[in-house]
Amino acid sequence: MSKVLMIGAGGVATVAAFKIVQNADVFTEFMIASRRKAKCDQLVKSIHDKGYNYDIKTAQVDADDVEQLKALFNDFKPELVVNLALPYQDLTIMEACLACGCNYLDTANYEPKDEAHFEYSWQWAYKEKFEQAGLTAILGCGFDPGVSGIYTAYAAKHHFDEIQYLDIVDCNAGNHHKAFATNFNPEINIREITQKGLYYEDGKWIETEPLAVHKTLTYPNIGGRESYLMHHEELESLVKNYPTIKRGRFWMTFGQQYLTYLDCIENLGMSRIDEIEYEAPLADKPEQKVKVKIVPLQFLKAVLPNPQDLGENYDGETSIGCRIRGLKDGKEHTYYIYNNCKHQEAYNETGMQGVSYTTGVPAMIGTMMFCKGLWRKPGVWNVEEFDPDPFMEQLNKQGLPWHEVFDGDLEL
Ligand SMILES: NC(=O)c1ccc[n+]([C@@H]2O[C@H](COP(=O)([O-])OP(=O)(O)OC[C@H]3O[C@@H](n4cnc5c(N)ncnc54)[C@H](O)[C@@H]3O)[C@@H](O)[C@H]2O)c1
Ligand SMILES: N[C@@H](CCCCN[C@@H](CCC(=O)O)C(=O)O)C(=O)O
Repeated sequence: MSKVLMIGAGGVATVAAFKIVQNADVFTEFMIASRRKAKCDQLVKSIHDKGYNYDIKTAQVDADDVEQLKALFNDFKPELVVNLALPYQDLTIMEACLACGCNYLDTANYEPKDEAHFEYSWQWAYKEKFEQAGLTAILGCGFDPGVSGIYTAYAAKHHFDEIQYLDIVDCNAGNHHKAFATNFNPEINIREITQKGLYYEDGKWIETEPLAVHKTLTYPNIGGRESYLMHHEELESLVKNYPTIKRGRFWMTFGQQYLTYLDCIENLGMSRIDEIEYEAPLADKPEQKVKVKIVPLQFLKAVLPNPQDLGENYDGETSIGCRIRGLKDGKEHTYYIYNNCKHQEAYNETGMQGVSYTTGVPAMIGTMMFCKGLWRKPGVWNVEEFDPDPFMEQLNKQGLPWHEVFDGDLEL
């Protein structure tokens, strides 16, 4: 049996749904539930319009509400719940999974709505409860986190006795031809990027000012791009699971235009996540004003382009990988493993751009790993704690092929 319930119907969920129906031999029953059922139905229609004749159920659920989730889980009885909603919903969905005997998978770690801060402690705290219930929870199964951890596990298994230096490098060299847009949920993305930087060195976490540390790195088929040191969640689990790591860092590229807009957004107060009072006209009596509370960043999301609509005119590609230095048989070696993904190819296949594609495909592969019984063990786990080999094999088959460079210059 492989009965899967996916929560969310956004960009990442759209790609994962396409990939699930392309692997219909593995997934026997599939339901998509989100805050608005109409959005789920629209997604199913887009899948049927592409010629996939697969029966998909849909439902409405508010994933902030554990009771609503429990009612849905008890009704559909999924074996695995795939959380592709927002990081705010991780804990409510995990709670409902425990209450209803469902396994769990997500792509981003929990974040409280009122604090732009992400860390695994909230979800790791569920380890014992999942163990006792005999249920598996797979955390962070997108690209980064996700494939970045699986690449590291693969390197540790096949190429190193000791990983000492790990740099995760994430480049989006695509152009969507908009003045400013984010590639996934703008609220989550802007919260992430405007945080202080953080990296790990010699057993300590070192904080930097936001985007203050940067250097030019060369990406395959792309060339040199300015890359900024950021905090990214997978570093937290990777340095714990690979204690030989002396230094772990994460780099993401940004163009100057993007940074100029980001600076304006922050200076105008539009990245604020606290509530402000606003006098708004009543919908049916515009001459009358009513005081409402709004969160500026949520308002900004409403006026920015929807990341799901960027695909059509998007050109260029992403390049995400791990640059590793360490020891094998007493000798120092370097290793670079990466994937390049073209936005247009992602769009032609799924209607979504490359950033949604690079996240949705690994989410489906993790779902497949669970359903095939290859990644199952009671508890709460990060992806690098499972066997990377069957996942790596699927990356090559499912549209995200990987490439390796041995003993090259890592530039880091
Ligand atoms: N690991 C990675 O590489 C990576 C990269 C990009 C995005 N992500 C994560 O993927 C997830 C989805 O991103 P996206 O770009 O598709 O976002 P999106 O905003 O396009 O989609 C989110 C979906 O969740 C639904 N949703 C939100 N709140 C809900 C609630 N309370 N109840 C039910 N449904 C709710 C929305 O209606 C929407 O359909 C996010 O958690 C994001 O952080 C991970
Ligand atoms: N995998 C990433 C996806 C975000 C890519 C962000 N880069 C920016 C750069 C935009 C630009 O420089 O024009 C983007 O929005 O693509 C993640 O985990 O967060």
